[in-house]
Amino acid sequence: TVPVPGRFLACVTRQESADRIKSTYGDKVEVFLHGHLNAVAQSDIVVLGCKPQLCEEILTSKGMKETLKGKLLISVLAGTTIKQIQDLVGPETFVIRAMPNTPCKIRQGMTVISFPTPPSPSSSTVDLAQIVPSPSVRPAVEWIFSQIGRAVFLDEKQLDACTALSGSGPAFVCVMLEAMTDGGVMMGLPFTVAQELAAQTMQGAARMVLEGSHAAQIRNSVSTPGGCTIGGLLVMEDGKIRSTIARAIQEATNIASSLGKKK
Ligand SMILES: NC(=O)C1=CN([C@@H]2O[C@H](COP(=O)(O)OP(=O)(O)OC[C@H]3O[C@@H](n4cnc5c(N)ncnc54)[C@H](OP(=O)(O)O)[C@@H]3O)[C@@H](O)[C@H]2O)C=CC1
Ligand SMILES: O=C(O)[C@@H]1CCC=N1
Repeated sequence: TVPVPGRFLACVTRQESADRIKSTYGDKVEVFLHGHLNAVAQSDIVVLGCKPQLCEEILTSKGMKETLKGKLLISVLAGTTIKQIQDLVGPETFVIRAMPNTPCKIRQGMTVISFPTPPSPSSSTVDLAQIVPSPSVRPAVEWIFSQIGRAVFLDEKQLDACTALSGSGPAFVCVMLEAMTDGGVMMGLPFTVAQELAAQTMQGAARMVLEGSHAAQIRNSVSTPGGCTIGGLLVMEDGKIRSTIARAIQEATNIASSLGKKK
């Protein structure tokens, strides 16, 4: 059986955030203003969700290292490695990373989860018992992130690329969605109609891919010979849309890889 969370505590610093959480989740979530230690002490699983540059300040705050001992710490911070966090909290806290994205808000998220690479059995420097989690950790983590969308496990070295692709991805997709909406408005559609058509078309095509179709196959099947689609596609190719979007992922990956180093 998978141990699933039954109690949820949120710790923030601003009253407006506390109010927002309360109005969203009511009494399902207990909100702590500034009370990190109190919230962490009452938790078995701690999700760290501050900006990367606040990581060290929070994890080295008075009493935090001791309070985190024996707990599972899930960091969603971009670009901040498990090792960086482990060095701050010590070996008695089990640290993993997760890279979710904003569609998690409507349980349609994409989360990539990374566990620490266990040291080689020959290494004498660490106590393996302190690194290897109890057997229930992985299923519990998979359960948590499967409640808010899809979840996959990947090696940490791929997490910067995942941060760029699925973490930042909703922003990139929305640029495309806005552009398609603009095209509809330019051709006389009311904004709300154009936006709905663009969003549902994007969702539908994406769902076809998730159900097994290949994107190129869909593109070809829509492109009627001598029809309108191929005309639009060639204008997109003239605008280097493929390389532009791919380079955006490349740039975001490069930036993600440096976020953990910013103070
Ligand atoms: N935005 C996204 O789509 C994604 C973000 N991430 C990662 O999530 C993290 C947060 O990003 P984002 O949500 O955009 O940033 P925000 O600034 O919106 O959220 C940061 C949160 O951390 C809280 N916080 C800051 N300092 C403290 C503290 N000392 N104690 C307790 N809580 C604190 C803030 O509380 P308060 O509001 O009260 O100030 C706020 O709720 C980043 O590391 C980012 O890389 C990962 C995936 C996707
Ligand atoms: O832009 C950022 O740094 C964060 C991480 C992924 C999405 N937002």
